[in-house]
Amino acid sequence: MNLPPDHYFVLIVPIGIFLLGMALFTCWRVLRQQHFLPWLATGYLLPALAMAVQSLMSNEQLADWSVIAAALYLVGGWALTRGLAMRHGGDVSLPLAIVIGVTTLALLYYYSRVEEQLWTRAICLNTALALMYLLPFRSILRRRNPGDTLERIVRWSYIACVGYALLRPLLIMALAPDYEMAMLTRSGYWLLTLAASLIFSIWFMFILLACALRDVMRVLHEERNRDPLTQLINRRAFFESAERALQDSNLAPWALLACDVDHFKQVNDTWGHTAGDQVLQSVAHILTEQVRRDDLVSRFGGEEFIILLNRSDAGHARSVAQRIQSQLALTRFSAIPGKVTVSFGLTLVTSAADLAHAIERADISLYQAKQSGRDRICMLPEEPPA
Ligand SMILES: Nc1nc2c(ncn2[C@@H]2O[C@H](COP(=O)(O)OP(=O)(O)OP(=O)(O)O)[C@@H](O)[C@H]2O)c(=O)[nH]1
Repeated sequence: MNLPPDHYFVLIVPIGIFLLGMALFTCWRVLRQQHFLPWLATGYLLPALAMAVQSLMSNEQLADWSVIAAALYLVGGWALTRGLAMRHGGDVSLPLAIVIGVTTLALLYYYSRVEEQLWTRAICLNTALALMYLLPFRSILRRRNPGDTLERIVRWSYIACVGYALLRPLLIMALAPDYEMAMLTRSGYWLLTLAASLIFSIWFMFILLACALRDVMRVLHEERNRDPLTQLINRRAFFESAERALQDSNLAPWALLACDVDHFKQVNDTWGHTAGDQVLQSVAHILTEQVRRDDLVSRFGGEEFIILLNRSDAGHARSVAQRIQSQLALTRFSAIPGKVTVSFGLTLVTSAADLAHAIERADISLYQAKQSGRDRICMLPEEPPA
């Protein structure tokens, strides 16, 4: 290829996009959970390859290679849109993508081999890519409320990208008559196309990686704080949330319930561990249903649950515990034939500093409830002043 040395400079853009694709691919290898990332990576790598090869070609060579280069762009575009749709829990129609792809390749073949028309080829390819980018439109925009700021940025960036893709064929149509040049890939038009591709590629990669990282952090946070069996918060998360709640005077006074399933060992021994697990899940569900949204229900371990009730005195806490008992009495468990009962230890909590002691008091009361026959609510006669 007989190109001036400075022309190789334009390779910076495809090489940059290729590296972004590799970065997406590496992120997928590291994070593993984000299955849309390899599709996005392919959507960067293939067009970067086509762009690099085209940047070094003369107009005649462009005509010879137009179908292959277009195939790389189209498959890349499809992979990109598939990745975006997957990211939003949807998919893109493969038959539609094939129709767009095959029609475009046939047109490109015609306008390169039968009737050589450079600009018509550019219009065809850009129109096809714009249509391809429209495929995940419904998946991305179907949610009325896109969630947090990052999701809104993804949505608007996608709309901008589709807008630009739709505008490009029109721009070419407007420019083409006055813009015949001997060498397309050395034109201002080509540089502008490269620059726009690079800007969109960097921007999209930046926000999509931010989303992927945010999603992974969310999963890690959930795994750190939640009990996988019941989906209730665990002991660690309970202490963190309870300390925050106990420092908020708007939520005072507070009551604490220690709740333990009665004769749970028998459930396991008679009906098996899986049945025991299902009972724990049902109990957890009932506990959550019977408290308010800002109360805390946690699984402290085994078959013991701790509940922190905000804006609650002993009377209110007792009525919550009774509601739970009544609900349990009405519940038919699919895993076991009989009924399940629970015992409660009740105490009041005066402050964050009192939390550990309150749990001890509730445990002592719970022990008393167990000793005095189970299926009851006990409270120590001497509670700290509210
Ligand atoms: N299925 C299941 N069982 C669990 C889990 N965690 C702890 N257990 C069982 O819970 C049972 C607790 O038994 P115990 O502490 O003797 O208490 P209990 O039989 O409920 O008796 P009381 O509390 O005195 O009424 C043990 O058999 C544990 O193996 C779990 O995640 N799933």
